[in-house]
Amino acid sequence: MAKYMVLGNWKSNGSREAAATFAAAFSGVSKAPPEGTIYGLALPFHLIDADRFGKTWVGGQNVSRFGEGAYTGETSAGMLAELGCRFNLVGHSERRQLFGETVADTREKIDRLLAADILPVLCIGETLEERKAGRLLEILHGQLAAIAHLSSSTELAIAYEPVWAIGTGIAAEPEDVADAHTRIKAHLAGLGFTQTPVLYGGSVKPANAAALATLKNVDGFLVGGASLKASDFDAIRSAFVSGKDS
Ligand SMILES: O=C[C@H](O)COP(=O)(O)O
Repeated sequence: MAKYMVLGNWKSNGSREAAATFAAAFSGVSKAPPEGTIYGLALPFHLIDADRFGKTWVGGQNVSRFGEGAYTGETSAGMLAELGCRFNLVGHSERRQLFGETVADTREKIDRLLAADILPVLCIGETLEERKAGRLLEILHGQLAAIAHLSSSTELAIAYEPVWAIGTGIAAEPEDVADAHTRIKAHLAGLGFTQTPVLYGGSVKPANAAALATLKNVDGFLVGGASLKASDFDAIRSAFVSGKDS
């Protein structure tokens, strides 16, 4: 089971040329990560190519809650597996907010991914309004209900992404991240998941990666904008590994 994960999420960005440039520049491509650590990129569908990024895992950003069949426009978990996806995001706040993805949807998608031997990365997080209203735990626990039916030995990861920190350039304060991760880990332990990595996402960049990496319950990052530039993602990856070593 992976202990640490540093993942990029290119969202709906990137071209074949950009992917080739990134792969050539990213020093982690051919370098094996430390044992127990995974580097990965969640790519737009047309760039998913397991061979392009060497030891860096490729993953998808969404998956159909259906199998194969008459589901126009959908990509099944089996298809993602065939492309070489090793992990896949589920329940990103953009999918919840823009595409109406529900907890029931995320549960079904996680089941599909597991059946296809793809590691699900369940994204959870509260909006600023929810946080201000004191609903942090209610929201996080509600979103985590998507894994409550699984055996505690199931391999998966959680990405805590406070919606208000995504794409703003301003990450959550380390004390808020530490507090949320501690609460998430406690809830996961109550569900039997004691080994599940909990990643932080939301404006992670080279300048703040080291400070966030030293937080005890931060087991990695899900990096959006800064993962599009190889040198930034490389710096974040390196800061994370150094932070955990220190
Ligand atoms: O999936 C990644 C998150 O949405 C974070 O994005 P960001 O690093 O651009 O804030």
